[in-house]
Amino acid sequence: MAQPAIVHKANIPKQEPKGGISEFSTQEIYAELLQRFDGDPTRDGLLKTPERVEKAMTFLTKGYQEDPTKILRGALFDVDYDEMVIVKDIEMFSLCEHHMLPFFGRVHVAYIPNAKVIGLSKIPRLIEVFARRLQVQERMTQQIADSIQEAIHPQGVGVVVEARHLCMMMRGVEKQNSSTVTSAMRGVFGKQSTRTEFLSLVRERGQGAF
Ligand SMILES: Nc1nc2c(ncn2[C@@H]2O[C@H](COP(=O)(O)OP(=O)(O)OP(=O)(O)O)[C@@H](O)[C@H]2O)c(=O)[nH]1
Ligand SMILES: [Zn+2]
Repeated sequence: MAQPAIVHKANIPKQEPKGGISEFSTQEIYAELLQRFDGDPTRDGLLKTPERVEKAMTFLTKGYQEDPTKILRGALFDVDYDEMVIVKDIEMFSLCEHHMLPFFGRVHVAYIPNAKVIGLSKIPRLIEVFARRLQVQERMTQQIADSIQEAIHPQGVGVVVEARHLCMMMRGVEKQNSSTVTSAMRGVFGKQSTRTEFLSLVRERGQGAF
């Protein structure tokens, strides 16, 4: 039986990568995958799917093109404040690098300034830079903490990520209720009292002005 043209064209495993990039377009590769997993990439619902997936994957991995230092350096302010600043419950969506399935949850970031504060919106933007890549939760947590530490040399930084991994929910071990918590503590956040203050402020819910 004749193979669809795309299968001949995008026989991916046999291609020698040229500078790391195969000669096939991203859409050709996705069409090949649709052929393999669905069997009929020409049916109505799948016709534009390679194009849609390319757009989606370009968005979901856009963090590789972004420079965390540039984002933070753009909004640093000299402010005489040396208490803890916490931006918490920042939603995060990423892709696990093992299965390319989403993991998602919340990030809490705290730091104690050392003459400079960061524009608040830049903290969620920084998280986007590292979340929009193929990731493991532990590395992403550390990257967020380290980039703040390097950019403003605060007295310390703490980052906690709480996430659920679809690779553990919709396949594999199929556990629906577990979540993974990771943390990175730098500078004074290594001290028990600072860490405890951060974690207890993160745990406070539904209090204060809102
Ligand atoms: N530490 C860590 N592990 C992750 C993360 N995301 C996915 N994983 C794990 O990566 C591991 C990959 O294990 P493998 O045995 O190679 O893959 P697998 O056969 O698909 O494993 P199962 O998921 O157990 O079916 C799994 O245990 C996943 O749960 C993450 O962010 N951090
Ligand atoms: Zn996974």
